[in-house]
Amino acid sequence: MCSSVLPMTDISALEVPPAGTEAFFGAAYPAATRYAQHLATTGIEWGLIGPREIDRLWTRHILNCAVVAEFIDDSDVVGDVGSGAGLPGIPIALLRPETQVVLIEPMERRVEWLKMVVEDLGLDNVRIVRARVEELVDEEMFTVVTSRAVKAMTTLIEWTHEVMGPDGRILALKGASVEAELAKTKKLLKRYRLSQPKIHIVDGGILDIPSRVVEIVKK
Ligand SMILES: C[S@@+](CC[C@H](N)C(=O)[O-])C[C@H]1O[C@@H](n2cnc3c(N)ncnc32)[C@H](O)[C@@H]1O
Repeated sequence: MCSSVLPMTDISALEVPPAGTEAFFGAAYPAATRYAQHLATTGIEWGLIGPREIDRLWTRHILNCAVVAEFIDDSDVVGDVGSGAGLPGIPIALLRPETQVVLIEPMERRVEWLKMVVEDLGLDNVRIVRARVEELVDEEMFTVVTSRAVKAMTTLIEWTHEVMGPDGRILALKGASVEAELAKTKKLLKRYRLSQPKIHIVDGGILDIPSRVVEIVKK
């Protein structure tokens, strides 16, 4: 027996999705379930998600991110900055199969995992770019930039204002301290001709603890 081999994650601990999840995802529910299983197994074994997250994978991660999709149109081109394990990019791609979603992630191992999962889920609308987002100026242009748990709003604005087209939007999933973060963005909003941030509290009709989505629009 080789003791260095990682133990396989006990998938029986995977959170049961809340009532209404199947209806929420509709035709994408089987793929969403498979994505949850990937996160709970190889996602944990490869270090993309912490083992303690397994009993809140649906509520705190997949659904917490999926509710952003209500702000996204079929014609959008979404750049998910610091996608990590595909959050929020993969739930968006599942719910918006006509929307192009680009997962931007610099770390090689994470990119390898994303490639494996995106292929397995058959997500034809997803492209994976291994890069830091600030390296993509003049290479990529998005109508929407999404982000969760990557950097403070000031850094996110500095990194992304040049990869957003006219009327481009930032949709950032943020925690309770968002007001303090936003207070530091005033000069940047003016400098880069961005709108005042709107904070949307979204439960998608399914979450007990709603997500906080900060929306900033390029004027
Ligand atoms: C804490 S993880 C969050 C992952 C995912 N968004 C989530 O909510 O679970 C932050 C991710 O941002 C990536 N990252 C760090 N700097 C970046 C940059 N300059 N451009 C794009 N991604 C970056 C990291 O490699 C990491 O995967």
